[in-house]
Amino acid sequence: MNTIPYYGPDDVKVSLKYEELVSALELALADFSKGPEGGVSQPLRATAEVTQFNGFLAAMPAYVESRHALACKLVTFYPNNSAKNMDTHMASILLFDETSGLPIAIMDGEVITAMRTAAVSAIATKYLAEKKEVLAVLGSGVQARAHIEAFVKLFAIKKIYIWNHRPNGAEHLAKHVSASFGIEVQVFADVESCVMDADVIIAATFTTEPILKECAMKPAVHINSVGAPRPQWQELSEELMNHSVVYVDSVVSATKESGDVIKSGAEIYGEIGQVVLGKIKAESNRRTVFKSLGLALEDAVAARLVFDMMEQKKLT
Ligand SMILES: NC(=O)c1ccc[n+]([C@@H]2O[C@H](COP(=O)([O-])OP(=O)(O)OC[C@H]3O[C@@H](n4cnc5c(N)ncnc54)[C@H](O)[C@@H]3O)[C@@H](O)[C@H]2O)c1
Ligand SMILES: O=C(O)[C@@H]1CCCCN1
Repeated sequence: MNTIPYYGPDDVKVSLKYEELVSALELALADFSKGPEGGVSQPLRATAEVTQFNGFLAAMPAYVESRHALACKLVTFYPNNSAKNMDTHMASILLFDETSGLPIAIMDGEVITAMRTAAVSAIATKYLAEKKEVLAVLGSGVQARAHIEAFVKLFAIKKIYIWNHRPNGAEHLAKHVSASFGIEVQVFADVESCVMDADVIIAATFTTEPILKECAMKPAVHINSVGAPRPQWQELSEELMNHSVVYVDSVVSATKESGDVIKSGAEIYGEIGQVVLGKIKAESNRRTVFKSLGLALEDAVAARLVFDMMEQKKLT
């Protein structure tokens, strides 16, 4: 039997650059939103519930023809792990050769999950946010950190405001941001004060009840909500959802998996890929929400980028 290479988190980190990831994902999301002629095959993820331990295992296969990316991510999601000081998401990705189905690499999926989710929020923000100078971040975990890193790299962010349900998490992230980027950072004790002056809001928490509700916000604020990936969970209030223009990564995923969409009954204006294609308008002068569930195609594209970069390295 042939052995296949394993690429760990450090290999992924050195291989992926946000600029390249954003360009590749933007095109892949557009392909996805073209429908069958876009060359993307992606079933809804299948999940095995582990009710006893409040966790689940999801299988996320996808094929993206334009990127020659055929892969399957296996990801576990155990919110209780945070109390044990363990990661709450753990993931591996198996990449295949599209012509024969031969497995060609196995790699860490945690860094890819963090970076591709932040990159997709950045794509939504690029199109849907009127201004991108003041960033409010709700949450201080893996996604919150990845989003700050991506947004600082990709946009001219001037101020970052952070709220977390455990204040020490917010303080810790603020110290990291200020030491790494030298940007003005402020920690807030309540969500309302944190978001009041923001141009862009990131909600990236494990909450099951709405944490961001109708309150004083800039009229054209853009909100990226990446949490609440279950049909019963909510991160945004029903009122907020119903009074915003709602974009999603996938209409199929959002209507099956997102409590924010299902419970509010809010109308979905369209997919971010349709915005990229110019098929629907980017309502950047109104309050917009990008509801992200996370798509297998994003993992496949990122895994292929890592593989190509590692192959290139072997030759130099
Ligand atoms: N859309 C996507 O593509 C995508 C991808 C990965 C993760 N996610 C989701 O994003 C969310 C954050 O993931 P992560 O990897 O950063 O997790 P994490 O465990 O690293 O961080 C979770 C954060 O949520 C906070 N939190 C926990 N319970 C809370 C509560 N009851 N109210 C408010 N905040 C609470 C924690 O303090 C922490 O800041 C999760 O819901 C996860 O499933 C989405
Ligand atoms: O897209 C993802 O990888 C994650 C898996 C866990 C639930 C939220 N979305």
